[in-house]
Amino acid sequence: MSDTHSTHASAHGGGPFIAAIDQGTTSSRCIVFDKDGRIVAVDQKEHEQILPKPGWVEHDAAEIWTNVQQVVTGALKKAGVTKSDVLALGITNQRETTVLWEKATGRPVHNAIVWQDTRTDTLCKELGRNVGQDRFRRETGLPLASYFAGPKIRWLLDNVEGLRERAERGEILFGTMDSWVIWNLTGGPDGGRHVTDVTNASRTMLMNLHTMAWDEKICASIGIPMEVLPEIRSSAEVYGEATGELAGLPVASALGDQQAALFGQTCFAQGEAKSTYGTGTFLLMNTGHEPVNSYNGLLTTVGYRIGDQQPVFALEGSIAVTGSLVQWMRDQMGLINSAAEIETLASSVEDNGGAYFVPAFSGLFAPYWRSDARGVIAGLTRYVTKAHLARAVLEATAWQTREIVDAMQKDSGVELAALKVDGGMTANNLLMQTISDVTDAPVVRPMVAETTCLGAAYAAGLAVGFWSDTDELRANWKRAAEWTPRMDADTREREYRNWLKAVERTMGWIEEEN
Ligand SMILES: Nc1ncnc2c1ncn2[C@@H]1O[C@H](COP(=O)(O)OP(=O)(O)O)[C@@H](O)[C@H]1O
Ligand SMILES: O=P(O)(O)OC[C@H](O)CO
Repeated sequence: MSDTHSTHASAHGGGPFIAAIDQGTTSSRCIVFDKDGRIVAVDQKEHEQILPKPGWVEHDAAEIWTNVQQVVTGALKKAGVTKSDVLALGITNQRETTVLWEKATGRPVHNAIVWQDTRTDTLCKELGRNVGQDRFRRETGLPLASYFAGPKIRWLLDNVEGLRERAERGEILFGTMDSWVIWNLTGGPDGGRHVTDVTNASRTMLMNLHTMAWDEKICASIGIPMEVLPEIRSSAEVYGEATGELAGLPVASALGDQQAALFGQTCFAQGEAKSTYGTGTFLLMNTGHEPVNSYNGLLTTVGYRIGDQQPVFALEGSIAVTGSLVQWMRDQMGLINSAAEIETLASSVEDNGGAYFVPAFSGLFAPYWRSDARGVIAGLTRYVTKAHLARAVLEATAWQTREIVDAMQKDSGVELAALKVDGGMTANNLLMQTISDVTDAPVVRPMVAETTCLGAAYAAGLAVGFWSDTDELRANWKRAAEWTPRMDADTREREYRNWLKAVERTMGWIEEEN
């Protein structure tokens, strides 16, 4: 457990407070915020990553629920407050990760299938052949890929004995982690609310972006009985009251973690964008009240919806591997001892020595969506040292960002004025400078780097009237650091061409199974 951010509530002039749960890929955390959006206390707990086969990633949803309860209790304790000092609880979560459970007992019927899991690749190819790629993109805003929840539900229904029949009888519930946590918080088998929010629903491949409702035809073509689906609600409203130790506390927001970061970064105006640099990287741009189609490999997704206001849409560029490449250099290669050391190593040389590293470890996400790609280090000569490779690792994140920014500008027609950043990798100054150099845009980091939890807290606070409107939230955003472009245009474009050549070499490595 980490308590590095823990400070006592009295330092913040007393309550009331808003608490937010971030149920993430590697850990669950709870943060208590004050009215200025400052952190009062944090509690966090990791859960097991279950890796049954290459490409498969699972979580134990029961373990996650236990951890969520512990971190909420832990954060309140560290803040020195009781539930009556907290006005509302917000939820944000790793998206797409899929769990099915028994309505009567609350027992998951299988481990949750995580967003990174590629087991539905073949199923997605089949759906592409039978139903057509375009139909899914047109109705749901998403390309057919193993990343999304719908095909994961289908896999579970096909592979857990008797499950489809039970699901059709209405005995089984589906949820992404927001639904799972809200259902359990609000009573579980004793009247728990089976709901999700529009942002999470927009990652299932089952919600029609134009109606904001489950799409019957799409559900039928993927083979999902609609009985399992939760009710789709807005991102900021009271879904119900918590029970048990937190009895009476309003559960008042849900947003997928990347949408929550967009909200926490106060990207409320059309054209504002943020990029979150964690295990993977997710760049989202607010595109206003109409969904914008992508012709350049981005996702069209829901940004947020506050109560009964009009929804706000976003374009998203998702990159599967960024911080996890740094972890790989540390854990699998042993070339560094800590994630932070990559900056020292990379700074010991002036450039990449001619090496380019494309980390297509689980295929390539945006803008390519190629599950047949695998990782490549190109341009190797005897001259290349581990320091050059460290540089190539950081540049990989920067070039992948550039590809997304280019696609974003083409799709939205908006020139990026600045990129607001957050996430663990933003501690790396060399990386932040390189991102500014290769995108030719200013990169800015706010004082509160925990924008994901902050976004969920903001949405919950709006729902219960703790904050009055988004203008009030905007005033809380304070710049902590800024990087401006220093690279000359010729170098930038030459290096970009080399990167694109390296990307080409990753494609088609895996031959289609079956
Ligand atoms: N100084 C650093 N330089 C580069 N990468 C870093 C640095 N510090 C942390 N990271 C990477 O950032 C990731 C953790 O960021 P975080 O935002 O906590 O991720 P997540 O929320 O996805 O778990 C890890 O993958 C780690 O390798
Ligand atoms: O939990 P994170 O921060 O790795 O985020 C995962 C994303 O929501 C996947 O779409």
